[in-house]
Amino acid sequence: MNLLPGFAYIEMESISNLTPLVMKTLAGFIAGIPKAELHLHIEGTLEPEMMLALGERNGVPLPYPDADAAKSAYHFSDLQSFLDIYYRATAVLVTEQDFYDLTIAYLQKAVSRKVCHAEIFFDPQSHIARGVPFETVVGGIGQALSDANGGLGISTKLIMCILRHLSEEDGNAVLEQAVRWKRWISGIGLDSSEKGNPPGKFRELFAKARHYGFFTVAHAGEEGNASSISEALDALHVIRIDHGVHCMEDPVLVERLRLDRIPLTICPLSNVRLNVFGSMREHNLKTMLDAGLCVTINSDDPAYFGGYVNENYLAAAEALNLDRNDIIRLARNSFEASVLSNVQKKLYLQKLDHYVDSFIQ
Ligand code: HPA
Ligand SMILES: [Zn+2]
Repeated sequence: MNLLPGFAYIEMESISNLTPLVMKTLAGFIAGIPKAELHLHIEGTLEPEMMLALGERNGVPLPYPDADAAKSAYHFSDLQSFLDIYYRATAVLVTEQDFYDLTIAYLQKAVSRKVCHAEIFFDPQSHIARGVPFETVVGGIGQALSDANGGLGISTKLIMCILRHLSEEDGNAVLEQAVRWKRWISGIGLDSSEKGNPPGKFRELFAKARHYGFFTVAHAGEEGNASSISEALDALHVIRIDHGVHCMEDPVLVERLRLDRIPLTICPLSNVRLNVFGSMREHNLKTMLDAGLCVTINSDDPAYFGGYVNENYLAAAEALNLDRNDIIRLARNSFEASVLSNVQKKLYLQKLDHYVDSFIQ
């Protein structure tokens, strides 16, 4: 497939282009360390420039005259105020080519940041509601993932998220469609407005998803409290919790997460932009890491929250005084927390060890 002009060659600099001085800094270390990204909404990678270009390509009017105007409208007080803007922007995604271009642009950025493996969310219900067929969405995203595997050398898994503000019946309808696309969709997730939509609302849907052979994950404990995390584990039997930062309120839950090595996909810039924490210095990522939890760093919706995965590592490292050992732990956790096979995990971990060894010499 052809790419949208102007979006094919974004930031493809590699670690080999960094000067020795930059390599020695923590920023340089973060830039080059092999890592996996496990919490990334593909619709949240829609940069304002691409949004405007696609709006023009598809004749979809936008309330922003230019990219700067869009960026300055991105003020969020909480999750809901973000979701309102985020779902509205998806109106420019209409054709299979649009979804392909969006996905390839993210994968190029990921590769340039040394993401070797990405587990990517998408929200089909938000597109179907606008009249875009399921096949158009999955066809474009899936083809890009498949092309990138050979062309860019990044491995991926695709996770279909159920919108929790909609009914279980609505979610069941997309689950039935996903079964026919199992060659590209591996997991089922749960996202959107946490308040008023507890995990238990989707108990049966998640049981069916597991029966169909999908792995399952859920956003929980982002704005909801620790009980929302326990409920996601007990009612939905998810293998991983997205966000989960409110777990620290419940010591029994923390012990369970630690002993069972249940991974948490933390998104530091997202948490600060959505006021889950008042500032990055108040983020509990380091406390969670020190408590022995399997925490990982991810970008969530990078086009809206001010940075991709490395920018998230760096913002957290600077505010929380993370050292190289913390960064290595986080990168190791990212592979451990993935759904890759043990053989694939071992290969990526060897690559990581090789990188770390090359720094020590
Ligand atoms: O951080 C998030 N939380 C819930 N739903 C979402 N959809 C995109 N990003 C998010
Ligand atoms: Zn998310």
